[in-house]
Amino acid sequence: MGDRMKQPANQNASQPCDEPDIKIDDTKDPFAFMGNEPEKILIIDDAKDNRTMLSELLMPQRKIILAKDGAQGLSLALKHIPDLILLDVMMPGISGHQVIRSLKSDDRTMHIPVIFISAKISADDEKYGLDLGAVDYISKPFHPAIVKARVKNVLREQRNKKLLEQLALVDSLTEIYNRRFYELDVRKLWSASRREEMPLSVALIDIDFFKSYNDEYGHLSGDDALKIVAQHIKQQLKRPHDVIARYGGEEFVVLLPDTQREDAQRIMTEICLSVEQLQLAHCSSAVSHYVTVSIGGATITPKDQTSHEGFIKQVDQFLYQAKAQGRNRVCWQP
Ligand SMILES: Nc1nc2c(ncn2[C@@H]2O[C@H](COP(=O)(O)OP(=O)(O)OP(=O)(O)O)[C@@H](O)[C@H]2O)c(=O)[nH]1
Repeated sequence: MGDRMKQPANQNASQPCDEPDIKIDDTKDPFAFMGNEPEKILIIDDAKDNRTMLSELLMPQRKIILAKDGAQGLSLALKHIPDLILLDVMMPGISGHQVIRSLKSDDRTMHIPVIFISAKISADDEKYGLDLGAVDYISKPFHPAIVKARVKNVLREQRNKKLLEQLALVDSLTEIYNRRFYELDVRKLWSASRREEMPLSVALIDIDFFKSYNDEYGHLSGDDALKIVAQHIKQQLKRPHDVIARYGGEEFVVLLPDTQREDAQRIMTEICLSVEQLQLAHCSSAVSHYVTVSIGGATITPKDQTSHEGFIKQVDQFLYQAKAQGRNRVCWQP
């Protein structure tokens, strides 16, 4: 609270520093990271006419996948992980009821909403379908406008749900992933690296003398600096599975799966240099005229007896060393 109340440096003649030379580009869509892929709908129906009619009805701006029976439907559901499945009940071989049971018992497909489209239209049939986990039930012969409206409703709900899930994993200030995402991702990467016997490199990055930065330029300028540094580091990470997350206040964590020690150390050294080259004025830093970072890191190929919690503590010790040795540098596990 106290920090936030301070005047920006340029409004206080007694301050020795200039206004921080930071500009945030507010014209960019802050949630562009969420992507804008066309929605995918899987239609499982043994009647070709139904498949054709439904796909023509739902096609514009969506990706439609067609399956002519339950077995094909299940394999296409796994392959494409659609946003919605339209499912016929009475089909030769695997029935619609069996299909939905399989979908709901598999971790990879249980979240996909299913709408039954069926000629079995009694209240008992409908209740049974909904009890099996369907989100809606449309009777055949169907009315095109009703199908369109119900599909639209389910897709909207699905999109809102996804959006909320993603927002819960993103840090609102810096717009990179948050600590919660890190906790989930590191578990996954740790198991995958152990299984595949591949190296996992982890780095902790801390902004130097950030308390002085806040004191000098004000807390809001501090927020801007945090965002710029976070986004800058994110842009330096080139591979799709590399991740940066906000680990705590002015501290970030970087996960580099399948990355050897030498490569990780080189990447993080480049990042350290490039943050200083951003030339964000930091006149009260004892190591540079600009904002700098200290980085600690280590690489491991996890074994059964090691834990990611223990490993991150080691990484923290290398960050501590980087601070103790003068800041604005990388200390990597030898
Ligand atoms: N503006 C801003 N400041 C933050 C935020 N989160 C943490 N901080 C500040 O970051 C500062 C961290 O201070 P210290 O832990 O003393 O570290 P430091 O001043 O960077 O010193 P060294 O790490 O030793 O170089 C504190 O003053 C926090 O208030 C944030 O979201 N916004």
